Amino acid sequence: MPSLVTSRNAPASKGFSRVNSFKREWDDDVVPSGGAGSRGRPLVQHSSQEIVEWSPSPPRIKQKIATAPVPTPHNALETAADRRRKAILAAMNENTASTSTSTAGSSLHTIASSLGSSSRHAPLPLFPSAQREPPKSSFPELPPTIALDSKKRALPWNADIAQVSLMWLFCIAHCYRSTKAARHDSTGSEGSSKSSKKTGSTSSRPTKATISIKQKVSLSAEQQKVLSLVVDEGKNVFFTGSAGTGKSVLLREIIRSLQKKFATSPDAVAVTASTGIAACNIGGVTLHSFGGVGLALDPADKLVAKLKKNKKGAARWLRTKVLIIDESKLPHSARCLAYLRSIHGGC
Ligand SMILES: Nc1ncnc2c1ncn2[C@@H]1O[C@H](COP(=O)(O)OP(=O)(O)OP(=O)(O)O)[C@@H](O)[C@H]1O
Repeated sequence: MPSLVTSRNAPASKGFSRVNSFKREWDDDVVPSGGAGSRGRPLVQHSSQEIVEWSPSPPRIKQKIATAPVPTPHNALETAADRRRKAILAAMNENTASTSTSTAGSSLHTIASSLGSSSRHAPLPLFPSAQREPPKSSFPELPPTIALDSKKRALPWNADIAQVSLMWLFCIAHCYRSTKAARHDSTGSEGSSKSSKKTGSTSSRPTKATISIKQKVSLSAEQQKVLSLVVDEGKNVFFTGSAGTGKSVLLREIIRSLQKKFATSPDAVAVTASTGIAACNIGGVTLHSFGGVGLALDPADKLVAKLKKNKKGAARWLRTKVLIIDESKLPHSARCLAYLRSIHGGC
């Protein structure tokens, strides 16, 4: 129960000061709401207090928010969904009316009627039957999809056969041109190196490196003596040594010097080895391959008789002035020398 007690007439013994203050008492079931008032109840009148009547506030009534009237000619209870649908249809109607103004009105009216029949309310006509032009709407205009259709990208599956063929021809020509350019680049680099070799330019680094390695070889006195015995004096020489003493280096120098000496007859120097790997190391062939008599296990006279039947092998033996055998074993070398003497004596 609200009651407003002022302190003007209240005695000091009741606990009120002389300041303009007031005491307000509330019941449990009454909700204070400031100046708006509360549900009214009879005010309690105290004998020594001034009673001020408290008028209850009027009951709250739920009021509907006043909305702007929608300019619908036939249905005043149009909802937001209906208005949205109507705006969309109006925009569609505007776009189609630009292309076919004669048939757009009737078709859209049919669409609007069908859409309106599915709504909760009565069917919404797009526009009055007497008015064939669609109403102007504030809905933003849709992009001109029909106009963009003419500017659509021509896809290969939509193009005709001639266009597709031209496109494939262009692709093939492009690939061929790229491959040819890459091949020209690779051969061009080789050609430039070849031309640089011919002109002797400084860009041919491999040639310079090879020459520099060859120029570093300087034979020792022993190597020079063996080289002189073989090349200058034409002696049959058997030289050996431990690993890494320079046998292969000396042999390559002997071959080079002999090839220079017998430059007019390239088959005069036969470079062979007992094994294939050793033959590859000095750029020659195996001794058995050079002999032309198989494994050469028979005596020398039988091998000579066998060689006479092999005219190609016999001619190779007769053209040979110097026979070089690398990695040779002494028994093989001795038998080979005997065989060589037999060949030269028999032929
Ligand atoms: N006269 C030389 N001038 C420069 N380097 C040399 C000379 N003689 C030998 N060498 C170097 O010594 C090393 C061994 O030489 P090489 O391979 O000829 O020895 P080798 O006797 O043939 O060895 P292996 O019996 O194992 O084949 C090589 O690196 C070689 O370049």
